[in-house]
Amino acid sequence: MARPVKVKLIECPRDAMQGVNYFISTADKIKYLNLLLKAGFDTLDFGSFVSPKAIPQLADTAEVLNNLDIGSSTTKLLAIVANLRGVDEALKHPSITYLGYPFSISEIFQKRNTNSNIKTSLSTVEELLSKCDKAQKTAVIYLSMAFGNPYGEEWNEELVVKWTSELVKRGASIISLSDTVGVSTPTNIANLFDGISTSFPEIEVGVHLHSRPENWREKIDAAYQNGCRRFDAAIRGFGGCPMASDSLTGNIATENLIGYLEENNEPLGLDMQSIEKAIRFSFKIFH
Ligand SMILES: CC(C)(COP(=O)([O-])OP(=O)([O-])OC[C@H]1O[C@@H](n2cnc3c(N)ncnc32)[C@H](O)[C@@H]1OP(=O)([O-])[O-])[C@@H](O)C(=O)NCCC(=O)NCCSC(=O)C[C@@](C)(O)CC(=O)[O-]
Repeated sequence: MARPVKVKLIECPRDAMQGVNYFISTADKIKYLNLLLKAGFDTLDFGSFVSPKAIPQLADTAEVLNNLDIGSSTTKLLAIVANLRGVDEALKHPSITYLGYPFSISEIFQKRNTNSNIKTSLSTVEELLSKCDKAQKTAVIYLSMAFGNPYGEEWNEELVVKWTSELVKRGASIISLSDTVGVSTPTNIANLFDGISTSFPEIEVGVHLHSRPENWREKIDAAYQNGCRRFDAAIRGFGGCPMASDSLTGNIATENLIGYLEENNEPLGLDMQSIEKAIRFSFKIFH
């Protein structure tokens, strides 16, 4: 899997919805996702097959999926899984192309997020890769806490390179460097993106950044100027991982990212009318 030449936009309503503390009705999720499926994103990170006790908001992922208008969409579907049971659940759905797994370089976050440690999580990744291979699916490994550690554990760029190398050795072909709680800086984004994509040219590297609204641009710019062409984002910047901390730091807002990429003359092939409809509908579900 080489570096993408064309920009890939990964829209993440799953991330946007997972921490919302009231239940978004299944019907509204379906309507929202169907609007996003018309927009022309490369991938829709639409839901997760995880414990409903951990993430009650997404307990209806299978039902939502069964009601999506995927027939005419060119967008590929990605579901997050956090254990092998979730992998098996996701693999039951032929319409899912990507299974995303949060592999953390922080022991504390791995435990909080998946109730396992890094060693066990690495075995889960091995099984995930093998199961995806057999089912002709692709795993996307999120390298959580890639840009810093909010719990005071060791963090440095060598650690990120070390864990990336372990994942690549096991066959990971897409790795998304994730700033789970929004602590990245333009400097460490630039250094890490450049370092990882240069050291592992055989894989596709993306960024899944969280950011306060005031500094999204410098972070995206640092990734883009260092060759990043795979970006995760969410409409109006909603989101964050409720397993990481009590206060959520949102995603990069899709509409800001689109504006930035258009300024850089990137052909995105998006249907802006559908995106505007999705933005309007988002006011109904995020309040
Ligand atoms: C991984 C577990 C399940 C381990 O949690 P556990 O407690 O060790 O699991 P367990 O096997 O002991 O089971 C506990 C309960 O969960 C159920 N269960 C167990 N597995 C499943 C499953 N697959 N589907 C449905 N139900 C499941 C199981 O049946 C049982 O139910 P009970 O008997 O108590 O009623 C849990 O920790 C979990 O679900 N974590 C959620 C992780 C998650 O969704 N996090 C947010 C997404 S990742 C993210 O946001 C980061 C990312 C991707 O954006 C990148 C970044 O920013 O870093």
